[in-house]
Amino acid sequence: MKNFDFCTDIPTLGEAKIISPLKKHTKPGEPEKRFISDDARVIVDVQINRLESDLKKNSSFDQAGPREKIYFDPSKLKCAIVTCGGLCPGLNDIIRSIVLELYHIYNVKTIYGIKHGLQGFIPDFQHDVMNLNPDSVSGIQNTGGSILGSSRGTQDIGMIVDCLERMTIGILFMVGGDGTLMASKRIVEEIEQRNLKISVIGIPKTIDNDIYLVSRSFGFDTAVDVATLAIKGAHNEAIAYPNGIGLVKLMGRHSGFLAATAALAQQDANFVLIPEVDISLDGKNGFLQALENRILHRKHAVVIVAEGAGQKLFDKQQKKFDPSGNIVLQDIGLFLKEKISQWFKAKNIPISLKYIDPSYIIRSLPANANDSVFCGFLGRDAVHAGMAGKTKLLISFWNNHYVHVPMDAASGKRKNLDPQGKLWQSILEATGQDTFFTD
Ligand SMILES: Nc1ncnc2c1ncn2[C@@H]1O[C@H](COP(=O)(O)OP(=O)(O)O)[C@@H](O)[C@H]1O
Ligand SMILES: O=P(O)(O)OC[C@H]1O[C@](O)(COP(=O)(O)O)[C@@H](O)[C@@H]1O
Ligand SMILES: [Mg+2]
Repeated sequence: MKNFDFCTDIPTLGEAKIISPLKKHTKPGEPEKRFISDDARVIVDVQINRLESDLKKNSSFDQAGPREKIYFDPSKLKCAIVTCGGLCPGLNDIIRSIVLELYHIYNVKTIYGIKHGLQGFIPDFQHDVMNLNPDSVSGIQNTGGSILGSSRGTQDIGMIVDCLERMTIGILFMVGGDGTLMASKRIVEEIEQRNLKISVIGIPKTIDNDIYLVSRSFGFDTAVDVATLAIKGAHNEAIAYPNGIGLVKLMGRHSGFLAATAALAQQDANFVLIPEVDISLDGKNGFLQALENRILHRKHAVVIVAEGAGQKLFDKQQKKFDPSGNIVLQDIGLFLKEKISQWFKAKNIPISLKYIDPSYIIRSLPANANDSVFCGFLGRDAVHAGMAGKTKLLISFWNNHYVHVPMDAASGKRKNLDPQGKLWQSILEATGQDTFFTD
């Protein structure tokens, strides 16, 4: 059993003394089932063995949801929302659900939208602030992207907190991925240093689904849905031509969750290449030989490659980083396209290779129905946590429950696909591909 070794306690800004406005939804005399007690916990690891020593190591998260007493006075509270990093289906659903919950349920009428990620806090960029209310978020769930825009690039943390102070913000909702989480943690630390009463609530966003202690991030389900269309197209192209090969590149900088899940959703793939499993191209046990065998045997093949796969295949070069500090990857899709063409040319085997890269289409579309529902839960629970005066936390879906994950526990780590786990083993069974393409 895995030993999750971290503190699951959530800091609070102070004692919650104000009766929640949600109270009016409960009939007098009826039990207060609506509210979540601070004692309600969700066990981190549900897989236990009989050893008592292991049981003792189990930790638990705060259950998310409305508290009977809240910390902030709604009539005086100002909130801000910011979306950072790569686009992801569902960003607008999250914004809308936070705004509607604050406005209608908690009666918070001052909600600002910070434009273009962290840049929006920095005066030099001169991005206007948006006033968010039910009118300005009406219908936004039907469009992709983020109405607030986004950006990459580190900004001065002191200047961000200066801006929060100037705007007298009480709760800041930060929607973003691993990078945003690092930034939020540093913002909270600066807030603590200055002894301010500002809550920072993170909502994990990424189509890569690789945030630590988050079972599923919003947008992932939609990304899998859309990726299946690309795989279907690749398969149709492959079977239409003699020795047809459909090669699909999917996003996934460090984790192959999208590539692997999409391959299982649309079972046309014969090879799935992910960052977590090394590949070798040449030699009798290499990927190219396996692909040749498949073509000779079945006359068509579909290959899915995650963008972070096979990075060791490239000549060592000076590492490059994007403005946020993320490593800029070599293009494995185009590289494979070239290598496959060269291999079959050298063998004098004619092929028809079609390369499909749907990356930016996938992440910029609106959320599907399932993700929209999910975003609604995440947004509402983010508001409940902030209103209760909790801070330095992420709203996460874990063991089928919505929970508060401390930023300290989740930041700086990443969730990876386990090559020994069920997902990857299912890929091996569904595709029949070898575990490792090594000599
Ligand atoms: N260690 C860090 N300290 C401060 N800001 C950071 C840090 N890491 C990332 N950021 C900032 O957080 C924002 C989002 O990060 P990024 O990696 O682009 O996207 P994501 O949050 O989706 O991973 C960017 O503006 C980035 O510069
Ligand atoms: O937006 P860019 O700079 O092209 O970066 C692409 C990367 O962004 C993502 O779409 C999302 O990454 P983040 O969630 O960390 O922002 C990755 O899948 C992909 O590797
Ligand atoms: Mg990231």
